Amino acid sequence: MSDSQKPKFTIPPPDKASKPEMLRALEFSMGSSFSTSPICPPPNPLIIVISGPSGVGKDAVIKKLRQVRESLHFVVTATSRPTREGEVDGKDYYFVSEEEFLSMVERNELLEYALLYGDYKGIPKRQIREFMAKGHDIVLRVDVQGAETLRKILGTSAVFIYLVAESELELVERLIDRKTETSEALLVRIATAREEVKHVRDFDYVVVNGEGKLDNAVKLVESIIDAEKAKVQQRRAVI
Ligand SMILES: Nc1ncnc2c1ncn2[C@@H]1O[C@H](COP(=O)(O)OP(=O)(O)OP(=O)(O)O)[C@@H](O)[C@H]1O
Repeated sequence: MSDSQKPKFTIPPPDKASKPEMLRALEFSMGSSFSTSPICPPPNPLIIVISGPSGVGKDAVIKKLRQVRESLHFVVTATSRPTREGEVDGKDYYFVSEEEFLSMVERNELLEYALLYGDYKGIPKRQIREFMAKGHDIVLRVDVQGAETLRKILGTSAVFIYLVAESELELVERLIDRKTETSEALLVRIATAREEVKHVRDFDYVVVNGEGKLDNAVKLVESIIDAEKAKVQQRRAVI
């Protein structure tokens, strides 16, 4: 049967037909039924690296982000440093002895590790694999040195966010107020922060954590995550 011989099927005017009738008529005209499958596949699990100088507010931002984004998995870092007041083992960090830490390194269980201010800190790989397999986005909290190592390992497969204070003075005041460092340790942290700010170019995003404006910083981090999830060319991290 040629096209001209095919029975003509007219689509009723929308105000004259019910929605099911309209759908049936449109499907008939298109030659196939309308698919209910999602037009875009679900976004890949994302690895978000949050970094910045000591005292800028990485923990504070992450604590807040944890409250507003329950679907994120915040990797618990292993550390050989002593527990600070109020910190909980397995929640804030995995507090391990130096010997235990070094045996984790030997067993290749850490994605990245570093000796920082006399203490070891490292990221356990297993946690990342487990949660990514379940479709969770992963948040890693690392110092600037750690972020640089992660960039070498993960390249552009992860998103790197650099937190900054509004000014150097503000950062120093925050460190003084925290009262967790000796005067010597304070000096080391401040000198390191001065060097580290030069590395901001190696990151994908910079977020200002201004004094008293923690909520703004958290909102911006959330927006970055949302935008990354909407990217056409998705990052694909493999650990
Ligand atoms: N936007 C903000 N305004 C005021 N104070 C803040 C803000 N963000 C964080 N702080 C405070 O600054 C201090 C340092 O923050 P935090 O411990 O989160 O820094 P950090 O980057 O995790 O430091 P470190 O790398 O040394 O662990 C804390 O006392 C925290 O409560």
